[in-house]
Amino acid sequence: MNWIFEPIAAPAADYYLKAQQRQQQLTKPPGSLGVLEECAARLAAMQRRAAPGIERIHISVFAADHGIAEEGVSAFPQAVTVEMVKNFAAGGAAVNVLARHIGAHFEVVDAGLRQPVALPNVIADRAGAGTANFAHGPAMAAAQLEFALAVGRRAIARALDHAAQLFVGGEMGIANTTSASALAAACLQLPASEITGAGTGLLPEQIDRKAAVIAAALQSHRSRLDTPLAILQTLGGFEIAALAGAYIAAAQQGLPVLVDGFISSVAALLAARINPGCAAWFFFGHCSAEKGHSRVLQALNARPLLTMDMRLGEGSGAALAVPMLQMACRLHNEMATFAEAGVSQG
Ligand SMILES: O=C(O)c1ccc[n+]([C@@H]2O[C@H](COP(=O)([O-])O)[C@@H](O)[C@H]2O)c1
Ligand SMILES: Cc1cc2nc[nH]c2cc1C
Repeated sequence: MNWIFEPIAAPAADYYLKAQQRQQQLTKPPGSLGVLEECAARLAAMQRRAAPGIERIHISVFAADHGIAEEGVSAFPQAVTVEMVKNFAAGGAAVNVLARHIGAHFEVVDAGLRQPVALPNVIADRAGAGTANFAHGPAMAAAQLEFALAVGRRAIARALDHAAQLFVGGEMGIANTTSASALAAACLQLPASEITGAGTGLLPEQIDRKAAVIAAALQSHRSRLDTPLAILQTLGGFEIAALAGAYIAAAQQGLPVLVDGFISSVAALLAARINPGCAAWFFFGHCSAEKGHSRVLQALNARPLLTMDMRLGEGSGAALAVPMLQMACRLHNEMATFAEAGVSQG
């Protein structure tokens, strides 16, 4: 478990400054490329390159089952988690289409489904057979949390084997917005009702019930929720812990991360609470329509690249934002300077 606390180097400040200086020289009013300028400068600092670029992208979707699904907190049956894993393996899910479009390497990881999926292209790296129902007790044992964090670390090792320059994590798990909402409420010390949303599509009165389930669990576990790891063990999911482990391991290896939606951002929040240096390596792809996402982004001081009213998960919102980062790099690298183009400066 000690690896999780190992220090994280900051992106290179000298490359960041150099990149900012170049942005001032490009043929545009200073600052006129907005957030794209910051993205290019941050990537230059992360890659230690004057000319940053993202050609190789690795997408890992972590799937797991949730005991809390028993409480009737999702609009969909729990069987959908396994069914969607088969769909990911067959290439038919939204994230598969986006992965193909951006030319990403895609993998799906069984991080703890109730029943293993015996398909050759599903990576079995199972922390357990689904979490326990956290309405009645802790979601996982300490050893399961440790394993699930390492699932993410192993995904980063595979990404680096493929010489990836960007890591995109995704998740699939029916009822995982209940887990993520409970985690966010515990981390941010907010009432469950301020974070809890529709997930896959609950009606308003069903959302109230979901928030009540979370509020009762937060109350019953309150003495346990004193560290980020204890919060993750008590209320988390195996795919959420795998994402948190992946984000920390990526930052430790100097691999930039593009975070997806609500559940992924809660994993990023936990990662940042466990090992704060990792946050400097995060980009945020989009602001999900899920109610709690903007609060979580705010807590992370994060500015998401896109707002598309998506609420799918799977890494889809992050995959959609990859071309924004790529275009930020190309603008930075390929635009003419005022001197080169003979354009007068203001
Ligand atoms: O990423 C998001 O912002 C997001 C928001 C709502 C739902 N989801 C996806 O929907 C599933 C969880 O929804 P639920 O209602 O079963 O808790 C899970 O598989 C997530 O990938 C994802
Ligand atoms: C069909 C379906 C696809 C998903 N992808 C991520 N979460 C999901 C939830 C459902 C229900």
